[in-house]
Amino acid sequence: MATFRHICDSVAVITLSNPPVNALSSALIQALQKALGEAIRDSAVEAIVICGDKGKFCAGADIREFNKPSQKRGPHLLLLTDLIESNKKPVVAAIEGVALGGGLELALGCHYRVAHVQARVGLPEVLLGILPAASGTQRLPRLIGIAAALTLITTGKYVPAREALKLGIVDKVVGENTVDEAIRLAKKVIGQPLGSRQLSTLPVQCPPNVEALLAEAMVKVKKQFRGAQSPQACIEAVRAAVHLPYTEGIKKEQELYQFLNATHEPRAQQYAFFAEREVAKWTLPSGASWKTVSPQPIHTAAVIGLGTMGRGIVTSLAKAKIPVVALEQDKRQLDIGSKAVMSLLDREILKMEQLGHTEATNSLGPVRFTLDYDELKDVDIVIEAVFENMALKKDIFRRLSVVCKPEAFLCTNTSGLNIDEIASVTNRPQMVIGTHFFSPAHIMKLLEVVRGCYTSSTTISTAMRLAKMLGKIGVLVGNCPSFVGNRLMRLYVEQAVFLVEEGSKPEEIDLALEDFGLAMGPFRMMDLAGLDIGWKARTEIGLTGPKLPIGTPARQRGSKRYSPLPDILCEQGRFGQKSGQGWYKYEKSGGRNAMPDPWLYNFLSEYRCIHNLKTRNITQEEVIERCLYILINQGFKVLEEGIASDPKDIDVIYNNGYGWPKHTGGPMYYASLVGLPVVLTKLEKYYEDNPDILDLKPSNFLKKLVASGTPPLKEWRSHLGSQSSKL
Ligand SMILES: CC/C=C\C=C\CC(=O)SCCNC(=O)CCNC(=O)[C@H](O)C(C)(C)COP(=O)(O)OP(=O)(O)OC[C@H]1O[C@@H](n2cnc3c(N)ncnc32)[C@H](O)[C@@H]1OP(=O)(O)O
Repeated sequence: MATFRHICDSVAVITLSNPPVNALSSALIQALQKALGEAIRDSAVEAIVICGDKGKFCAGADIREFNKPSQKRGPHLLLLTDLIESNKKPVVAAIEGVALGGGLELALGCHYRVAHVQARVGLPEVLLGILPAASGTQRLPRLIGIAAALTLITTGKYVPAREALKLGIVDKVVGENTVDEAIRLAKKVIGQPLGSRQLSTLPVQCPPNVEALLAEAMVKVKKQFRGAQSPQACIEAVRAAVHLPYTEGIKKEQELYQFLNATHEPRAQQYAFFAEREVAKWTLPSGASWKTVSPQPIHTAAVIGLGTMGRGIVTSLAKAKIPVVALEQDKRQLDIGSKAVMSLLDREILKMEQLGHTEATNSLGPVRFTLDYDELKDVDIVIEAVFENMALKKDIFRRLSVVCKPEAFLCTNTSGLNIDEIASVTNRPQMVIGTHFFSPAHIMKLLEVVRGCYTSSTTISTAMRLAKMLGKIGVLVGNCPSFVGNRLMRLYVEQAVFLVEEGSKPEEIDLALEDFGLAMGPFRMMDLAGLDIGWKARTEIGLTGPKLPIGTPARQRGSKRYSPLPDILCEQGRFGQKSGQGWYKYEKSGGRNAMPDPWLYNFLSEYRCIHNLKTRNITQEEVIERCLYILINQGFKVLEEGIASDPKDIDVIYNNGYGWPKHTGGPMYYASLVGLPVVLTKLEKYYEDNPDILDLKPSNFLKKLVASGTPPLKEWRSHLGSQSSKL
């Protein structure tokens, strides 16, 4: 666990060992305490080096132990950091891989820190709904100042070694032999005074405007992490470092930690953390799984279409060092697309250089631009990313069947088209799979991997592996219109529009949902994405426009309520940000500043008059419940139909693709927090009030769970019974 061995010249090396990331389990902390005690007592030892086994210093507390009663967690790391710091023998941390959370706090207790150039350090506790409670909020500001400490602690950002050196977090960065260098340093400083290296004894260097700095940070986190308490608690803890002596600051740190721990946030965030890792462990009803099916190697790739999505996908592949052939249909599109890709790649190089990479240009895979399909003949995988038109996609896949080598996998980047229909035109339907990227594709972490009825398990395994290679979270889902993410999103957005018909203003709805924590309310989101996209899709399927049968009631399609509001806005040329007006008005076409539009108020009054709609006061509570519960209800339907195999999958999709606040765990976790009986009762009520909104009708699976006594979320899956899984 934590082994201690003598090295020549009286330096003891203590190695943390708890695979895979040397997390500080209670057993490891106990072993570390024992090893430290031995080294301190041993008169032959004059200095100590702490390092991590297998090239990883320490990823912090063992998150799996967070739910254990605290008395079983063993001696607190905080005491150990004090023990190390007050020790007369110098202690050096040799940081390889990562020093995160408690791992960095341990290193801050040491007198010196040597880091490998590829190491990263950080205090990501805020992302787990807690704060660094083993003195991190008190020692780090003393080491690097208030401003830098606030940024690190409130964002949870991982800092690469060179940046850590500039900030003063580490004393030295080395290209190799980190432990040897730490030993050298330890020997050198034997006998030297350690006062200035004991961070807890140092004063906090405060700029004169420190209160303004703290206030500014508070405004920022309240906006960025709406509804979350841990970022605010982090700032309060740093404020304590400013105003209180170290020991008092520590008391405040503990108090705030206890406060956070009593909220639901840590459990929700930790659930989200593990869910992101669990989704990689896919299993099919056939028994094939991530463990049993090997992916095929991907050495080269091609992307078809260099629109916004295609450019992001090419950049993403290049960042993963996969050589890419990028194909467009004509010279003009190729020129525009290739310039845009080159500029994205330049930005990536700049970012890497700013992080201290000396050979940033060489760390991207090469990109070749072409008009010639023949250049695709040797690639291992093709990702088609043209616009959402089934006929066009089928044409391309027919062509790929002929051109590509038989072993090549064929992916379609679609946000909802039928994968089976596309696969059926190819000579290898078993090697066709949906890869739904999110925009911007080189930044967004989520990849919905859509399995069609023909898709083989090797194709799934390869696509999931590709997600990992791209640094993305791949979530395997079944094939149905709009898959999981957009299927749920459509109902949420539709509900928001119905609420506007009933009397809400777009900005009121946006505010309610943004206060809940969503990154962007539905109307701002529609304006950003472009209202014309949905309009075009609805026109194509005859929900509006010339294909709509004459005599169709304006606000009804079949037996369902329909709102023509977004269609009318588009007919008026209001497409959102791109046209300078949509649900909001903007300073100019392409402007980003959403301002409430008096024109819209007049228009809505007339609209309500024409359609005989009585307006009423709608509470924030109703906005949140109707918009979110209809989405959650659809989540239960998706589970019932076997389109997603586990509530975790839906939560990961929403947390990483749709700006859902992670501190609530995701929509399905949130439903479990609210309580399924509450969600069910509310849905029943709203459905009774709005019988023409059929999707408010509670799903059978939700009813079944409530009837079975509301089991915890991790057991929902076992209540699905003989679902006809699409996975
Ligand atoms: C003891 C009390 C005293 C002090 C308390 C301090 C508070 C904390 O320290 S909170 C923890 C802070 N640390 C983190 O948040 C780190 C989280 N981990 C990561 O960011 C990454 O996992 C990584 C360390 C950078 C490694 O990334 P990668 O190489 O991409 O691998 P992963 O798939 O993410 O992880 C591999 C494997 O390790 C498990 N794991 C990672 N970190 C922890 C952890 N801190 N505790 C327990 N387990 C951890 C992760 O779940 C994966 O497990 P699998 O079973 O293989 O899925």
